[in-house]
Amino acid sequence: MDSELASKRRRVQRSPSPTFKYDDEDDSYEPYVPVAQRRAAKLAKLSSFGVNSDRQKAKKQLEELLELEDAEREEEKRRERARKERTLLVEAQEVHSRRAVEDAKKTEVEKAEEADAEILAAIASRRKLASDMELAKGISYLESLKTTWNPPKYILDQTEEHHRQIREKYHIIVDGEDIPPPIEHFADMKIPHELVDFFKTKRIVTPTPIQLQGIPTAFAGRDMIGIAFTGSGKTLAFCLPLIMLALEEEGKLPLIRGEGPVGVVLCPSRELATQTYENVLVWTDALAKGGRYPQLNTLLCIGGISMGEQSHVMNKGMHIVVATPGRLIDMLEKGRFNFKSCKYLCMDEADRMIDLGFEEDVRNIMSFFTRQRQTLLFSATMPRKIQDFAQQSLVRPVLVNVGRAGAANLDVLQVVEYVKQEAKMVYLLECLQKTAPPVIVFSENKNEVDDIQEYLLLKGVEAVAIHGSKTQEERQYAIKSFKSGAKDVMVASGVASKGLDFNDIQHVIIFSMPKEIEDYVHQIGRTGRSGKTGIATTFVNMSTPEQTLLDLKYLLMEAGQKVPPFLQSIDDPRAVQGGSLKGCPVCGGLGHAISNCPKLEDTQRRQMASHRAADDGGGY
Ligand SMILES: Nc1ncnc2c1ncn2[C@@H]1O[C@H](COP(=O)(O)OP(=O)(O)OP(=O)(O)O)[C@@H](O)[C@H]1O
Repeated sequence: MDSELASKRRRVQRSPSPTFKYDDEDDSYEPYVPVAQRRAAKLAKLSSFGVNSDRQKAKKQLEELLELEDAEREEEKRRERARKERTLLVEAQEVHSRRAVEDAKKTEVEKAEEADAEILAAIASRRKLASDMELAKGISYLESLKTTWNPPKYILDQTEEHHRQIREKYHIIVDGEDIPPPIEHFADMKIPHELVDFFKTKRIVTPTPIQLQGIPTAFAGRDMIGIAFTGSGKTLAFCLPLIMLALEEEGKLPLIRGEGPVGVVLCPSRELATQTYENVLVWTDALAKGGRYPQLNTLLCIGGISMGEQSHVMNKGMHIVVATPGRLIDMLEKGRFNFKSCKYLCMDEADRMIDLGFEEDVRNIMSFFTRQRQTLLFSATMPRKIQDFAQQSLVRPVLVNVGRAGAANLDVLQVVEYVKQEAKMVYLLECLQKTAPPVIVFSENKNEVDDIQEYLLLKGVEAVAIHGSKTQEERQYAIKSFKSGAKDVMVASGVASKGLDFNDIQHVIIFSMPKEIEDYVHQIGRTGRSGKTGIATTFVNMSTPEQTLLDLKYLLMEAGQKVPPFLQSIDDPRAVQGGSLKGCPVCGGLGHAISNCPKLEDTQRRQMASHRAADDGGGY
């Protein structure tokens, strides 16, 4: 027991005496007597018992002393803690009130812009568009693919200023390093005359702006993003370079069974893939007809058709594949063909391919490439978010942009009418009188598409219908009979609109306005193609979201179209606050900021739906 006491004493003596700082801000301060001082007092008291005092008494006194010291130390610690906590609390309150003052200084617009930037940063963190193998191995190419093509010498000799003037003349905006020169005539592009002559028979005489800059860019082997109005000839701009590449490969060493393809074109819907395939067939046939060039083989690879019917193509060397993602992945996984000699990947309606559910499919497809490829992305709409994302995924990309991405085709006369829900069907009949056929009627809802067709048939109008729940035969029948002119009206769900090129559509009637303005741009774009003019009539009413109406209002203003009074009266909250009216980087809509973007909201829902439809061959 004695030795225990001794050690306790040693402990007590070794303890440093607490230093005390007076805190004059602390109202709860109580005068404090330092431990050393108290201990001295205690010891003085203890010593008054005398040396002969009872040992037990002394021991008790000493224990009391030690207890007292312990309690004092605890109290000191508590005070220290309280002091620190108070300081943190005060600091937090100060920061908070500083922020409140700063926030109060910010306008609503600045706050909204900050919120938008945060959302944009969050979605910008998506994975690069490259195959998993490339990502895993950290493979990234620094140089574009080399090709043997060169512009004619007289064009090479022209100054950069001259090229700039040509671009300016055609409203072409470019971005990138060492951009190939624009070429204003097909004859100067070093295309076989068989093709140039054939184009003439189809009234394709001079290249459109996207073609005159896009074709030389693709011929030079450059990755590119091509953005141009609906109906401006993008299909030719990305198919012609692939045809020339295939021709060159075939010329070097003819492909035999099991070899190829040299390049692939990906489309988001079966109908668009079929249309592109038919174009490629016509152009490659025209090329071979002259007898100077070999016949190139093209495969259509989409869901809903029997691939067996094309065994004659697959039994030969295959040059070009036009595909929807689901069926293409299926064929590659089954080893029906491979991408060992594939050098060219083009995505049509690329923003849809990347944005709305096919992103993983695209990565999967890329993983089948075993060598560097040339990658091209084309669309009429390409919001900044997709452009940025695509640009970081391509090799020294060239951006070729004709007009604002997402702007409406100026050859379409846009009419917007306020029509009550219950009056729409009757008014539709009236609208059909405005022009001669063919007319396309769009609705966002499959049931409504069926209802409209039924109503029109009842009224004696020759109408066909197309939407995602129709069988492949029904879809093909609808397109064929409408294209051939056997049917006057095609009623379609919105998704059927992308990229389809029907002859001379006179009038597009949008029965229900799509929430996303990009869809509207694609839908009205079925008319006013290849330099012809057309009309688009759109029904809106109370059920159309105000934000969609604002997007529409700005789009009409941008295109110099008449803005009806009910649209004019809608105020933009951003304009009222004096904020910037930049387009939404997610959907390109001009009437809202990213935080109110309807597309952002819908993306997840659509992605899930498209995953469910993945084995549907990538159709809509
Ligand atoms: N240089 C040209 N001169 C005249 N017509 C052309 C030219 N190039 C293509 N065309 C025609 O223009 C029409 C529209 O072309 P295409 O379908 O390629 O447009 P697009 O830009 O892909 O449209 P969308 O964005 O709607 O898919 C086609 O019928 C095509 O034959």
